[in-house]
Amino acid sequence: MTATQAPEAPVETAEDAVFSVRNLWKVFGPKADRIPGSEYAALPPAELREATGCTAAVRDVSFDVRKGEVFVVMGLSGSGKSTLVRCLTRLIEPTSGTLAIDGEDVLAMDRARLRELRRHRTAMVFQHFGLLPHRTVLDNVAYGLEIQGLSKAERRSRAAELVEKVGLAGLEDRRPSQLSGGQQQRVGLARALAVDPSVLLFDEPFSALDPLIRREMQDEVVRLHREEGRTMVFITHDLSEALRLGTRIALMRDGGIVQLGTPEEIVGSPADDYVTEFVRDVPREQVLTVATAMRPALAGESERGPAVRPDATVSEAIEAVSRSGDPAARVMDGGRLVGVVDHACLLDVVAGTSAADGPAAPDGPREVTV
Ligand SMILES: Nc1ncnc2c1ncn2[C@@H]1O[C@H](COP(=O)(O)OP(=O)(O)OP(=O)(O)O)[C@@H](O)[C@H]1O
Repeated sequence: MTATQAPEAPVETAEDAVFSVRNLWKVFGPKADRIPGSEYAALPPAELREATGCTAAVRDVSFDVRKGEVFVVMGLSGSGKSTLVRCLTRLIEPTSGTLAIDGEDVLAMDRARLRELRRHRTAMVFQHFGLLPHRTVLDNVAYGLEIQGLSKAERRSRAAELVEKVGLAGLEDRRPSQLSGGQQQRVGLARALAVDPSVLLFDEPFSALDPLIRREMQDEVVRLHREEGRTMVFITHDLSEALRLGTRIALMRDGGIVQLGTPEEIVGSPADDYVTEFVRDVPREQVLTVATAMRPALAGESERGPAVRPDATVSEAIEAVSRSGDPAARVMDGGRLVGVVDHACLLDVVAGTSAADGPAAPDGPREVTV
């Protein structure tokens, strides 16, 4: 992603893309629109500010959010996460670039169409839940449906289903002040689901919750995603949250995306020193799969050892090998032997000496197809 890409490059929407973003910039400051494509575009943040008084919060970013994935936007404070996600529904107006939802040009939308985009096609879950204090749990959830013009009976029955779905059955008549932080966040989640959006947008929703509740809410998101396959864009500055939730992770730094890949690609093949440093303390065996760690089976190895799936983590394979007492586990894909992981393969991952450790291959990140 360099500053030399043409800002007006056409959007080629991948077949399964919900959002399609190309060469997107958001520059804050005087005469912001002169920055993209100019000699200033490649300056580091401090120099850009010095020379022009501007901040490039989002810097020439291109990606697709694919249907059904949890697309995590991760980075340290100030890296541009919130600005990027707010640009998706034009809560912040991008400076340049192209942006489409389901193939429709978002930048060409008029006010009515934008309202429709924000109310019906997307829903946002924030850290501060923004619940209506005088309404009950049920009415807070039904509120989104009121805007949609459903009848009262329909609203209440749909809201009751959603309250149950997020684990709040029995608390329908409470007011927000009578709920814990985690419960309030569940109401926020139910309210967002009520409008049945094509994409759920989460802006650091769980960062104010204590670690146990936070974990519970992450499980909730994983469960909802598994059950409904809903497309989600999830902002976090927390690496372990990103690794737990993300189908793919976009790692941001100074407004740009330094790496976009699956958790396994980011941890196993960091794109540069910055990413390497970022993922240094991650327990690799909990992220890397046996498909990455395995070697071809030798004669006689097809008969012995516990069977693991290619998408099992190395940690799971270590447990299987250790329990069975065999020297290796067989990696089985639908009844077919596709490889073997022995002690050396497994230890290499833990020690960080495996082939998966090298930088990303020049032809792009490794796709782990199983
Ligand atoms: N309205 C604004 N005017 C000027 N600069 C802004 C504005 N909003 C954001 N910025 C700057 O843009 C950069 C990216 O900010 P942004 O809030 O998107 O980062 P973030 O990664 O979401 O940070 P955090 O995790 O702290 O919320 C920062 O340098 C910030 O100071």
